[in-house]
Amino acid sequence: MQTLAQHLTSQAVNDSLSQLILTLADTSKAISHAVRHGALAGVLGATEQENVQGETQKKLDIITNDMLKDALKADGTVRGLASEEEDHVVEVSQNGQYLVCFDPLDGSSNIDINSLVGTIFSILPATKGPAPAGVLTETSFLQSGRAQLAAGYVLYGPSTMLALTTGQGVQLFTLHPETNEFLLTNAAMSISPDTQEFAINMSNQRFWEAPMQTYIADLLLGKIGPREKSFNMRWIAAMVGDVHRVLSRGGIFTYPTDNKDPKKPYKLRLMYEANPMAFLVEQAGGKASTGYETILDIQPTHIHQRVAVILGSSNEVDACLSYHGIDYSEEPNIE
Ligand SMILES: O=P(O)(O)OC[C@H]1O[C@](O)(COP(=O)(O)O)[C@@H](O)[C@@H]1O
Ligand SMILES: [Mg+2]
Ligand SMILES: [Mg+2]
Repeated sequence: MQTLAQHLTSQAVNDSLSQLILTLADTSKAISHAVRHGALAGVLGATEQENVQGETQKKLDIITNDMLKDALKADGTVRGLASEEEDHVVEVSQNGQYLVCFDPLDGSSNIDINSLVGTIFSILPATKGPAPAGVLTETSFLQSGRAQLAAGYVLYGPSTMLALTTGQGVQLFTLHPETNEFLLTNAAMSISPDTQEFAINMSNQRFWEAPMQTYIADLLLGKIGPREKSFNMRWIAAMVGDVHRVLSRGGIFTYPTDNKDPKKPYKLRLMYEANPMAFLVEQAGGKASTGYETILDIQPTHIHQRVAVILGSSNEVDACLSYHGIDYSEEPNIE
């Protein structure tokens, strides 16, 4: 089986980008180790702190953020980083070629129940940002998802897995527990175009917009509804776990717009969650949209920007999108 390093060479990924990906992978091994020690290492539970988005930080949110930050600072290829757990972008090295955006620990609410969590990362070029050369500002990061050079996630589950794209399909690596080496276990992840499985937090149903209400209602009607087939539902409460399932066996995953808190109509973050996952999903033959716009085409306006997300099996995403853009304000014409 190919190691991650051998795989990057076989894909002719340039030396500096390979080095950065290997640094992220090595750090994720250390994170996997910390996560596995859980209560034994006293790393479970929350802190008294909130992040810039007003969310209480778990101890592991801070520990994993610091681990990634330290590793990226030592790497030498990184110009700057942006993290879900950092208020502002962090300047790293004047000579760095890359910007790294990451969610150090996705699925924080799963930590204390020993369920799936993961790390999500996105690598952008440092030179293409709209800011003047030599100046690193938040604006340098505001590039569309199409500019990503690589993206991936590491899932800390029964086994630790790395899903990676450098724009040449999606490859899956499994961390060998004895040799501590990521080995290629799926050379071409591919999302089936059709599915009978959906993932959504149903408890928010009353807060969704009309298109999502109608779409999900039709899925729930199963064989007797307009879709004429039964659907199964799954919700891991960690995007990284839900997207991994979609990449493994197809499905549709959505965290749609809702009006639960009118000041926060979207949950997932564009730069740390939606963009890297959309890159992986498109590279595996799937689709990723907000309902109205392709995620990778969004021009970001803010590093901590949030968006609605609908991604997965291409025909099912299309089916969901067909409910959008319809005027639901008029009563249906029942003959
Ligand atoms: O609490 P909910 O509504 O189930 O939301 C779960 C969603 O929130 C997230 O956990 C947000 O990510 P963080 O844990 O990194 O804040 C997603 O991974 C997941 O899809
Ligand atoms: Mg997250
Ligand atoms: Mg997180």
